[in-house]
Amino acid sequence: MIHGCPDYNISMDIITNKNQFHAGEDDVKGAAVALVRLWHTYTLDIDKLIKGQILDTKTDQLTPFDILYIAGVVEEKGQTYDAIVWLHALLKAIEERYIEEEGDIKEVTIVRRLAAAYSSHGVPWESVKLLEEYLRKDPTHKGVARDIAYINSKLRSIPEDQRTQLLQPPSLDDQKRVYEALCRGEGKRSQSVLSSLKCFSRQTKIPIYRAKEEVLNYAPRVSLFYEVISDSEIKYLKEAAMNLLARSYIMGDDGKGALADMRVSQTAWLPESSHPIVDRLGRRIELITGLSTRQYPHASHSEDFQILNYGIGGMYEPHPDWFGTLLANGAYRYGDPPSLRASGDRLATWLYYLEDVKKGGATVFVNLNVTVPVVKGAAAFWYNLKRNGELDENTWHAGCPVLLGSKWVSNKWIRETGQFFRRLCGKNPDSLDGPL
Ligand SMILES: O=C(O)CCC(=O)C(=O)O
Ligand SMILES: [Fe+2]
Repeated sequence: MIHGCPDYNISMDIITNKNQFHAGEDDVKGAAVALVRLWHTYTLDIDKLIKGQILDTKTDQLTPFDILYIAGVVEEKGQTYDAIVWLHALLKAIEERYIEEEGDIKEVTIVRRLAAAYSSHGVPWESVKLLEEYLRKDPTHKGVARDIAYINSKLRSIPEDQRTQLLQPPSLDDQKRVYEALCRGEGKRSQSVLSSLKCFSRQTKIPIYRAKEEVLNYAPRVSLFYEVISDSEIKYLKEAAMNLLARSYIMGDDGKGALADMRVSQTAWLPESSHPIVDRLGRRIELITGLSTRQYPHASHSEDFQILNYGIGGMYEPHPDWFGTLLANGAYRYGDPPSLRASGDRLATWLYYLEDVKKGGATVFVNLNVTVPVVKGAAAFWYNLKRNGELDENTWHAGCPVLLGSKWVSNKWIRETGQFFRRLCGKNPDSLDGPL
């Protein structure tokens, strides 16, 4: 339940009723990981988060049990630094009395957990310091004295002068650092690049219909098309998807679908033949891009529409959309139905945005420093392959974690088959995409 966020509460009610959903251990763990992810990605103030304050939205305050649980879950995943920060925040909350000790969870419980986390993080001398500090307040505590003796016995093998390493946050790889910065809207682009970008109304295959295009990047071209799906079309897609939603998969190395922590959302698939509205949405993509999305029993030109729903904390970490080497190695079926066999790679991606996200959830291109805002009724479009068919590494992208609200999108992957005379080769491999 989130106060001041009725849309979220309504979506949760619908999903709960439709799916007869009861949270299991994995769901609760997933929620803990998601909360830490949000704190990290959006550099949220941990004290406010504990008090239930996320930006201008108020939710329930976390309990000592919640925080110990969260710290335990992330520690188990190897994020000892995060566990330490959360446990320190809990100690501070109790000290400042905005959180009360709860049942068995007393200050000493937290101090001992924190000491254990310091040791796992490779700085056991910090554990001793912390425990000794507590023992000065409560000199008769036998458990703490025992912990100190135990850690000291381990420390004997480490020379004094090597016990200097300080608590360090883990270093993020470059891609992850850029991803998080772009999600926060901190992507840096030069003034000359920014001033070369433009909005215009683009000619389509029928003279009376022009599409409102904003170019967010040239080479490769990433565009946002405004007002390309209506509210009633959106309503239809969401309702049709609602009963079909299931946890999203990623493509495993063996070409089969796999569950993964890097993609947290729900997916449903709708073929164009399922309803005239879905068909119309496919035709509109053809009209604007000049590509074919036709679907056949064999060798379709595009995949079914994928409807995606991300809840709070849901995201899709950086990835390319192509199959790449899987295809080159001949493993081109990846469990594809006959309609997609021999359809080739994912030449292009069209992404309809079905809802504004209250906070977070942008689509970001990590090698281009581009953040695509989520705008209800708009759609992002880009080619994943260069005009000579090579994979375009610059199209690696991600769906940022949803901080508030929920995110609904629908993508259409347009395959190579059917586009041979629609997207022509350039004069050289790096030729840009001109007007279609
Ligand atoms: O949700 C988004 O913004 C991106 C989705 C995406 O990249 C995908 O489904 O492949
Ligand atoms: Fe993608």
